[in-house]
Amino acid sequence: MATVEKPLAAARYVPPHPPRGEGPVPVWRGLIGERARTAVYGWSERAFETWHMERNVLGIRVHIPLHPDAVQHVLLDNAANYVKPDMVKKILAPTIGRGLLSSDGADWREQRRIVAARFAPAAVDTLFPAFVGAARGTAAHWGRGGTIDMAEQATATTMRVISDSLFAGDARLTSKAAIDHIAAAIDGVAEARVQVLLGLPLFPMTPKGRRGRRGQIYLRKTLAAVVEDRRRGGYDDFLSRMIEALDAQFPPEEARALAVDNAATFYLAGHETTANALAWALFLLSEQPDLQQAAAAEAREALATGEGDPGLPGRLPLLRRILDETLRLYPSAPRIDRQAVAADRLGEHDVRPGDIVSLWPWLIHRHRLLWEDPDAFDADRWTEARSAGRHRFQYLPFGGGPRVCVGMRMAVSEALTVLSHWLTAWRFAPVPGREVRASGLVTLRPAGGLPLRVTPRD
Ligand code: HEM
Repeated sequence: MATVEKPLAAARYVPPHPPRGEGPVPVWRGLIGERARTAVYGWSERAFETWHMERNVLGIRVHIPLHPDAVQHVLLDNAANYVKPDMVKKILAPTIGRGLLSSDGADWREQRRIVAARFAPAAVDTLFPAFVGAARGTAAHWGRGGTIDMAEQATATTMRVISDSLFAGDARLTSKAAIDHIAAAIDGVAEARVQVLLGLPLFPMTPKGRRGRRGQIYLRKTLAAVVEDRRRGGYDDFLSRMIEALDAQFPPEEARALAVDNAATFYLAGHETTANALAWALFLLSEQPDLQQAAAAEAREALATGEGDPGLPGRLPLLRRILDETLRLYPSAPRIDRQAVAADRLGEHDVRPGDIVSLWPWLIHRHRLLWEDPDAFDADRWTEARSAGRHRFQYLPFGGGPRVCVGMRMAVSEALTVLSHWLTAWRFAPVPGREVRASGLVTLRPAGGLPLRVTPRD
């Protein structure tokens, strides 16, 4: 159902961002300290107003194009020339192997074809009850409210959704152990990244690295067991159908490995990113009570019109603008890397075979020449009138081109459904004196969780 857009006159709010120096940051700063742990830390002012940067990272040439035309060239126009970098594959291999996210060429195409139907609009609509069930299930534990870590709650919710919608509600994927091991595996990436950059073997050296390795092993073992159960029969879920399709398409050994790789890929890519989007949206709303009130009123009306109707997200235009703006300011994936296969040109810049091309939603989404008042939260920049004339590739929370996030529709629908249920019944306020910072290398999370004061709405 089409809903009339009502722009909201809101006070200007600028969420805090990492400090920005004047000049370029030395490359070594990416190997130790906060910048090695947090992708969005340590950028200079210049990075938000130039069109192209180039670095030499330990002998590897890295291009950082910031002009949307160049982004479009890499992700769409000449996408075949830009593959997932060997380095990224090496870092991700122990966790997600060569599944959809980390493969290229014919292997990628075949896997994408196999899963695409599950994420078409009509198929995503069938997941709606899973979104509602998870949103309600999580909130059922909030009692009379209090200070609650909403990053943790968001993760528990999206994990439940992914388990219910793709893995027949397998309880092994939503256990406390699973949550802890995944968090450790993600944290361990920082150490693996430095080792791969230095050409060292992947060997956990610090307690964090060791916890990360244990997390990866737990994850792979659990998913291998989940896959084996499907092979024995008696299931009819996304995973069992994917296993059948892989068996029909790939040699037996490869099909076996790809089944676990993709189970891990969908389990991780399908919940962590959405959980971060939910957490950042709640943070931004907690800081803007009037906007939160307006979103809650919209949600209440939309739910009253048809709570069990998968058309619900379409009746939440304000919340949709809030989500779009959340993903602009806090893109769950702050960087998207590619490696050039053959020589090419990006605008005036030569690209050599093997060069890395790093696309940075974090920088492009806050670029001064692309956005008005880029660091400020402004949901109304997403009204139709103000979106007119905007370049398609200046906003890429879900990537773009043939490798655009396959779960995009699901993520948006899920996030809007969960937020509308929570906002209708609860009010979220900041914990006084607590600063919220972004952290993370692969995905952008609130550092140390997101405790908020949660109280029932009357
Ligand atoms: C707010 C939530 C989400 C965000 C911000 C997000 C972001 C992204 C981005 C930026 C990419 C492109 C990476 C690249 O080009 O290198 C991507 C790819 C992918 N996403 Fe998502 N994602 C989200 C939710 C989901 C969900 C719910 C699923 C599945 C259930 C999913 C599964 C995948 C997969 C499998 C790929 C790889 C696609 C391919 O290479 O063909 N994502 N996602």
